Amino acid sequence: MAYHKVEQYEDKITSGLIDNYRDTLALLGEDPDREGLLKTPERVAKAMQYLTQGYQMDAKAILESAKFHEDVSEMILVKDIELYSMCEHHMLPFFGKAHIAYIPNGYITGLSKIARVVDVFSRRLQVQERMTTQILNAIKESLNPIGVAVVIEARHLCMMMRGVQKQNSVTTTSAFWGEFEKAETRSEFTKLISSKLS
Ligand SMILES: Nc1nc2c(ncn2[C@@H]2O[C@H](COP(=O)(O)OP(=O)(O)OP(=O)(O)O)[C@@H](O)[C@H]2O)c(=O)[nH]1
Ligand SMILES: [Zn+2]
Repeated sequence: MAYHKVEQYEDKITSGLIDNYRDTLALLGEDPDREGLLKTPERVAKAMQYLTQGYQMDAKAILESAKFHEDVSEMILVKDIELYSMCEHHMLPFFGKAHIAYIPNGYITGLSKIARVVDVFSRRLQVQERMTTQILNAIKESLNPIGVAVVIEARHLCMMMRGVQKQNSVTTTSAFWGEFEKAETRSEFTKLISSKLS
């Protein structure tokens, strides 16, 4: 019964989006009834719902779904996690990679869960700085580690295909907590994220 209700709700949202994108096409001077555009409002609605599905996801539940007791005291780093998000100012994509490390305090999580947390916060309308902090906080609160570090490097299409039109700028944001606030630990992390697999 509850499931049925959710389905109906989602359908209402999808059909609202479809109507909106049909209007958008017309306002942009297009003919929403020409053959190539007939299904476009539906495709865009579904794409936007996919790209913002992070609002319905729970980062802590994901991290805790594969939380294991383990006496590891060394840094665990998952780097080069690709991400695609959309800036909340222009709703244009920004994309790049995240590097995430933590030092456990009795508990580790599944490695894929770290990458999934990136999807939880990137599949929303975002600013890169907030996404960086949200990822850090989710790991901190779920695993109670000794330290967490998050670095994100991204290119913003709103700065490339419009506006200031800079094609090569990369924005780096970072958040460090606990042990990573110490220069020595932070520098080990920085060294590891710049090393390449041979
Ligand atoms: N801090 C931050 N700014 C962002 C991010 N994504 C986009 N922006 C910026 O958001 C700002 C919005 O500025 P406005 O002046 O209101 O918008 P605008 O007139 O379209 O600005 P221009 O892009 O400079 O043409 C721009 O400077 C964007 O570069 C992000 O993730 N973090
Ligand atoms: Zn933007």
